[in-house]
Amino acid sequence: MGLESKKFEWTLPVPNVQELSTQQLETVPARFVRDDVCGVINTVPSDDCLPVPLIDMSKLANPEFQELELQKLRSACKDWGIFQLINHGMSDEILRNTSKEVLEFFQLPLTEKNRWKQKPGRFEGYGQILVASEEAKLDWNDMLLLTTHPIQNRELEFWPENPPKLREYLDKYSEDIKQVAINLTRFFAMGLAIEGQELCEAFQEGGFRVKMNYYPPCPQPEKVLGLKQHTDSSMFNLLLDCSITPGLQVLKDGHWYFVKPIDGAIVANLGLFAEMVSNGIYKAPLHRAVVNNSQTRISIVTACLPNSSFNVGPAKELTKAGTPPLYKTVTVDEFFSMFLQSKKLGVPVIDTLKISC
Ligand SMILES: O=C(O)CCC(=O)C(=O)O
Ligand SMILES: [Fe+2]
Repeated sequence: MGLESKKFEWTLPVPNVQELSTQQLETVPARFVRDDVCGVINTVPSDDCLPVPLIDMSKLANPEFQELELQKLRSACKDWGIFQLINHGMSDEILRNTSKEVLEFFQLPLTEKNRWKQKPGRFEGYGQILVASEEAKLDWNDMLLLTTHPIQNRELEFWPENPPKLREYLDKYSEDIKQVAINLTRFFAMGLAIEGQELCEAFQEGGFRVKMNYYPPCPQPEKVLGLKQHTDSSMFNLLLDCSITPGLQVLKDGHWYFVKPIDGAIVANLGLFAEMVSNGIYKAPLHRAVVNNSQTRISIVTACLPNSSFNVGPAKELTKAGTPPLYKTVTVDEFFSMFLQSKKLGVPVIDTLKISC
């Protein structure tokens, strides 16, 4: 079933951020102001940033270079939990046109975009991230969220028909990104020396959700977050950054590092399922999005999940030889029930899945 088909009785309405940003405000409304943006954790200036590792998928697939590239993949997963994928097999044409169609959608008047607005208590459509209370701080972000796979789970009432080619491009984009996810899963398993076949098969019928994030300019960017810090509830999230201005940041060794957009690359970050399967060898990294006062930023993020009845937990090869499992094994559906429960209680879902030794 997955998160998308669950109902949220406790969602509250949130202002449209793109509209707010056109109001020439000098200060942002209090619900957006956070006191933890800079906090004790420093942000490494974008120009001084260590580059996030670059992984070449064509080398992973080529016997001549595979071992070396697998080593790079292992280090990237261990040291960062996030990396940029190049030569991933998706055409520039699809990436460029999908970005263009998504931008055109967000540029439509609000009344037009609202034809595909989220419905009360529903997860998909155009709107904002779910909030559970009036006190909750808001993100400087609007989004369009759609389930793309399994195809029979698509809720087409939320798929915009304007611009006219958006549906067609989202359909192609999501087919191709699914293939990238399956290939990446295969190499991820190879890198950990675990059986990959079952895992890859679980992605053939897997759940894929695409979230198109729109971050308009903000009059007080240092006081807000485009997206608050979080880990992803997926195996991987695959992100296409449609802008040249960096906005995505990842937490590493106590510092926030920018992930600078590279033309044609896809940013892959490990989600909590990857942490569980690897028995904690890899960690799902905390990441967030920051905004600026002059440029709009758009990202297209695909959450990649195995099928809903698949058992997610430490791989058996990694729990042999006296190494106990550090996480429970649960189905994808059970994970999301626990996720909703833990969200209500305000605890990280991963804490409820850890086995204390
Ligand atoms: O837009 C970004 O840079 C971050 C998006 C993200 O982390 C998410 O949608 O889960
Ligand atoms: Fe994320």
